[in-house]
Amino acid sequence: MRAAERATMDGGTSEWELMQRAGQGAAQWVMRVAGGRPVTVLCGPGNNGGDGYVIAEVLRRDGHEVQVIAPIEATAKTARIARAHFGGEVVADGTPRGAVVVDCLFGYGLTRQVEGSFGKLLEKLDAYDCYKIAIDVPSAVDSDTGTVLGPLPRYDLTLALGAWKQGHFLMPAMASMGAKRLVSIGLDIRSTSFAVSTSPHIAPPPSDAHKYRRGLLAIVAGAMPGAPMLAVEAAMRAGAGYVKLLSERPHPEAPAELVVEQDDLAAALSDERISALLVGPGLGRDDTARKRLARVLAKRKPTVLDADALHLLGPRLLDSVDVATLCLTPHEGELASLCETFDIAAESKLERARALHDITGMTVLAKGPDTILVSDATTRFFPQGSSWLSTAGTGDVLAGIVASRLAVHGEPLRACEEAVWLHHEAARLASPAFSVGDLARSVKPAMAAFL
Ligand SMILES: NC(=O)C1=CN([C@@H]2O[C@H](COP(=O)(O)OP(=O)(O)OC[C@H]3O[C@@H](n4cnc5c(N)ncnc54)[C@H](O)[C@@H]3O)[C@@H](O)[C@H]2O)[C@@H](O)CC1
Ligand SMILES: Nc1ncnc2c1ncn2[C@@H]1O[C@H](COP(=O)(O)OP(=O)(O)O)[C@@H](O)[C@H]1O
Ligand SMILES: [K+]
Repeated sequence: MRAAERATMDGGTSEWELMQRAGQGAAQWVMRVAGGRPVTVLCGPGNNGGDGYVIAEVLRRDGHEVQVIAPIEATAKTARIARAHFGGEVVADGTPRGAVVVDCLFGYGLTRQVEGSFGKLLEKLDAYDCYKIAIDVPSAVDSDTGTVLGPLPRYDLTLALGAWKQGHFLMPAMASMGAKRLVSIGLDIRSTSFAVSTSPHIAPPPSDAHKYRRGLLAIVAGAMPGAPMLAVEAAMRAGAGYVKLLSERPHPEAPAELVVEQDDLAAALSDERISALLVGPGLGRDDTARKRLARVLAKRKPTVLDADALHLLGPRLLDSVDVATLCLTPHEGELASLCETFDIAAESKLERARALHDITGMTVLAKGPDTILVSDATTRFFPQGSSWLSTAGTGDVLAGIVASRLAVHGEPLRACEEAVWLHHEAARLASPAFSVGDLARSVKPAMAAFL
């Protein structure tokens, strides 16, 4: 964002021009929400406050009743211009009274804990029953990390200015933002190394497809039968032409359409038609499990590593492996354990996921309410999924979907991205209060949304 702003200003557009575009764009949203009701705008000393004065002036000229509260005067140069253009009254110490309150205290310039008069104002806002709009980011949020640095009201709407910031997609900040919308201010933001994932297009099988050409996925089972079976149920509905369970014991609970191969693993893996593998759900963590994992990695096929496989993985196991074909799907606990294994000191989820990718070369899909996907090409963030996903086994379903997509086309980044969207859509279709079995079955109707 900062680089894009600088480039735009170097190209001859002034900061004041950008601020007017931002303020006017945001004011359109505020007016629609307010529908003629009174509005309070909270203005800080920097350019986020400057946006607030522009918004307030647009509203005032449109005949709205506007109250501006600014604990201290504008100090940033462009914010002072905006302040001078505002024709209404500004009070330093007020209580919000509008039906809509617009928070422009701080944006991406927040550098420390919000305290004193600013902190008190945010506490008042938190306690006040009104429609709350955050401009750019909620004011007590670090826009790079999503860390909370002060009183954090729950907003109904957050209007990102010019470009998304990382904090829009990171917990805990993201949970406070309500609906998120982007206000365009004419910046060229195409060349950034991170992007918000957009809904994928999934191609149906080509007319000359057959089951192997569509992709043969082998799911390697271990000590516990339940988890791989959930992955199977999801994988069978996510595109692969053939799903096999490689197990060393019978599975009477398996659905009729599933092929269970009970040969020893080396023999089962010798099938050259296998196009992708999934290992980890229900694998166990003992010596036998480690040997099974090593055999899978020795295949050098596109592979999803989840659950127990993430605890067994270590630098030695990766020695003669083509890491570019591997996807890891850790939740926060598994990510922490991987960081210990690979000696990564980073603290935040984003830094950990990036470091894990940088050190190992594998594609990392760090799950959770704020899912982050890191690969060579890019870091991707996702719109928030249903909180009903917080139930046991949903990770196995996700792993099954990633693996199924990987069996279809063999591209780790694309498989992970498609899988997150399918998982979220399946949860939406199954909501609320679904069981994990419902979720796996909903993968089938979810596919329809992306064809
Ligand atoms: N630069 C540009 O081209 C544009 C910037 N825009 C706006 O400008 C914002 C960034 O503006 P700034 O960089 O001026 O920064 P902010 O307005 O976010 O805040 C920085 C100001 O707040 C003070 N401050 C920081 N943390 C504080 C704390 N905890 N307690 C008290 N004071 C604190 C700083 O000393 C500084 O005066 C964006 O978020 C966006 O809203 C938009 O107008 C679009 C164009
Ligand atoms: N609060 C939440 N909001 C959105 N998605 C969530 C939430 N909690 C969990 N999820 C998703 O649910 C899945 C949980 O996976 P995981 O933790 O591996 O569970 P399990 O090991 O029981 O299968 C992940 O895809 C994660 O992104
Ligand atoms: K703000």
